[in-house]
Amino acid sequence: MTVEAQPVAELPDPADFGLAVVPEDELPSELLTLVGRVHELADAVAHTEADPAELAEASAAVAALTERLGARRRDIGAMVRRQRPGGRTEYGTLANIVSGPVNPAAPPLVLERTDEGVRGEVVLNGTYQGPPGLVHGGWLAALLDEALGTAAGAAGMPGLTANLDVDYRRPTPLNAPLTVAARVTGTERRKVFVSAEIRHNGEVTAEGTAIMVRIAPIG
Ligand SMILES: CCCCC/C=C\C/C=C\C/C=C\C/C=C\CCCC(=O)SCCNC(=O)CCNC(=O)[C@H](O)C(C)(C)COP(=O)(O)OP(=O)(O)OC[C@H]1O[C@@H](n2cnc3c(N)ncnc32)[C@H](O)[C@@H]1OP(=O)(O)O
Repeated sequence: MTVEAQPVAELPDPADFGLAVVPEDELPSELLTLVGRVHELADAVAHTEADPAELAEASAAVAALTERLGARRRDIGAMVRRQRPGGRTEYGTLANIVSGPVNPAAPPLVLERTDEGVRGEVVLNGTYQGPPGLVHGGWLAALLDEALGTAAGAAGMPGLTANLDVDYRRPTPLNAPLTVAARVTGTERRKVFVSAEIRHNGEVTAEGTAIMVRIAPIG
């Protein structure tokens, strides 16, 4: 296996993969506010003890909004382009379930580059529950997968997860700050080896490794 220092590389342009690209600063602030409110709505719905009449009223209001907003839909697969300090450009999937800024189901996890790889902080509300009061293990795997993929992408080697191994070390609490960090540990042909962990109060609650397989632009 070739182990390289974190390569400093420009990201490939998603347009070369045939994907639509939306500049982050062109996302209406009203959309981002709505996304946050719907995120909170899901948690409120998941835990409400409102009476049936109130629930029926809320249900009708939500159905009307769904019809209204669904009338003009963006194509699936759009990417968001972010300009970072120092002139660096980064891309992410706009409606990514873990980190997409317009996906109300996303926590969202915001990952920043570090000297080592990528790192982010996140709080998972009650909608991410698995065992009582704890984060669902599948969601921990999703957080790790996202960080692992982003670390490979940030190193200029975006790809798809071919293999993901997760170890759950301690229960991960809901509604508590978690840190997620990932880095590239090696490369071999198209394979990018990555490792990541989730911490609460400095203690690792889940960790994982993955093999990302680099993908080639179209044409
Ligand atoms: C998509 C990016 C678009 C471009 C955008 C540009 C910039 C964006 C920048 C950043 C983006 C950043 C972040 C993205 C963040 C998170 C993403 C989350 C990750 C996911 O959520 S992703 C969804 C789940 N994921 C899949 O949906 C994959 C389904 N799958 C396949 O699509 C194929 O399976 C594929 C492509 C993986 C390989 O297929 P293939 O035909 O291209 O290549 P092949 O089979 O020849 O394998 C080549 C070498 O990998 C080894 N290998 C293969 N499979 C292995 C396994 N399971 N275990 C161990 N090694 C394995 C072989 O042994 C060989 O190794 P060797 O070189 O030693 O022979």
